[in-house]
Amino acid sequence: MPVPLSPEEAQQFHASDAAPAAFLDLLDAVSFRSAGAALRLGVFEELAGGPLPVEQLAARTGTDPLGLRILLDALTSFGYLVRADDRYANSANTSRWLLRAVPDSFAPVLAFWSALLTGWWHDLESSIRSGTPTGDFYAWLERRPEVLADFQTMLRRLADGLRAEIVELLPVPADAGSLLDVGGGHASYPVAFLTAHPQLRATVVDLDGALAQGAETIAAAGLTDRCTLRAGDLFEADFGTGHDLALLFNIVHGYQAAETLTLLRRVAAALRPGGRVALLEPLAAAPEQPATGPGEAFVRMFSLNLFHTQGGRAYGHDELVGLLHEAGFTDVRQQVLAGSETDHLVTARLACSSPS
Ligand SMILES: C[S@@+](CC[C@H](N)C(=O)[O-])C[C@H]1O[C@@H](n2cnc3c(N)ncnc32)[C@H](O)[C@@H]1O
Repeated sequence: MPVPLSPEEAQQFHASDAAPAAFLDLLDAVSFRSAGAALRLGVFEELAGGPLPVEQLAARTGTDPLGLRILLDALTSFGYLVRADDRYANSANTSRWLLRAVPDSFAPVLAFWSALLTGWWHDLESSIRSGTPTGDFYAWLERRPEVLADFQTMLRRLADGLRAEIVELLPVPADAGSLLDVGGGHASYPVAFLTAHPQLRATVVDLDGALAQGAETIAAAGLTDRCTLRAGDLFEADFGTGHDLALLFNIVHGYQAAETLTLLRRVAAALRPGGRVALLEPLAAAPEQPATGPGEAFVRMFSLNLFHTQGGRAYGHDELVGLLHEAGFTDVRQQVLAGSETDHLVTARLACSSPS
């Protein structure tokens, strides 16, 4: 948690530059790292039932009592815990956001980013020097089932929160019969579209592991007979043809422009003339409601992470429009979603005759 500052301290660090603000970064980095350790050790979950003395908590979490006490004292100073009479308890903010059973728990998000920043960002300089990512993000995830589960939970929750608005914003003509979801793994979006439009069928393309979760989502919604799951690489898999609408949600930011153009052309080839593509992306620059404050900082951090771990980045609006035009799309529109500070929906129509 950000280290709490008195008005005098804020004046020193931020307003007058009398003290190095980087010292606060150092403390916040340790706070973030300590919270990730507490999550993985089960500290917050064990304290969900009420305050505990350190010896009891150490026995329950299988940790060294002295090491745990030092960690708990650090977490107390950062605001994750409170301490009274030698017992430690979750702070109100920790109880509200970091317990796994809370419906909109932040725990999967914190756990995912903690694993990524502590496990991979150690060599950030290498990708900045070389211009290439220092690993394969999805292979890295596959080797870490717990991190992969947190990643998928985070994505599915985001999708569950945005899908009603997106279905509302993307009208589907009454005669439209086919939806393509490119990299739609968890299948939350196709389920929303198929539920809203009973005439529609869907094809979801993704890697095998991601589709396992999608198959469960689709079966739970009773939509198995209207949805085809196609396992394969997005640059090689058969997308089919004649689709009315293609979703490309949170995909192109994993790639640089040349690969994005290839993907957009593959999508164009899979659509009927006049069909539409919809992209969901955090944009680095956008004419309508650009992100500010923490939203802006998140997009910049996200873009850096994409470059380092996938070789991608957050696109600017104009660049994306240029790539869509190059791939044969017209009538590009962009809007930020009411349900998100940073996610933009960008839609475009396939020109009836594509460029050669
Ligand atoms: C960031 S997630 C987005 C998921 C979903 N579209 C959404 O917006 O919530 C990217 C998805 O693309 C899939 N993916 C990434 N690279 C892929 C590749 N080369 N071939 C197939 N699927 C890929 C991942 O498995 C993952 O499900």
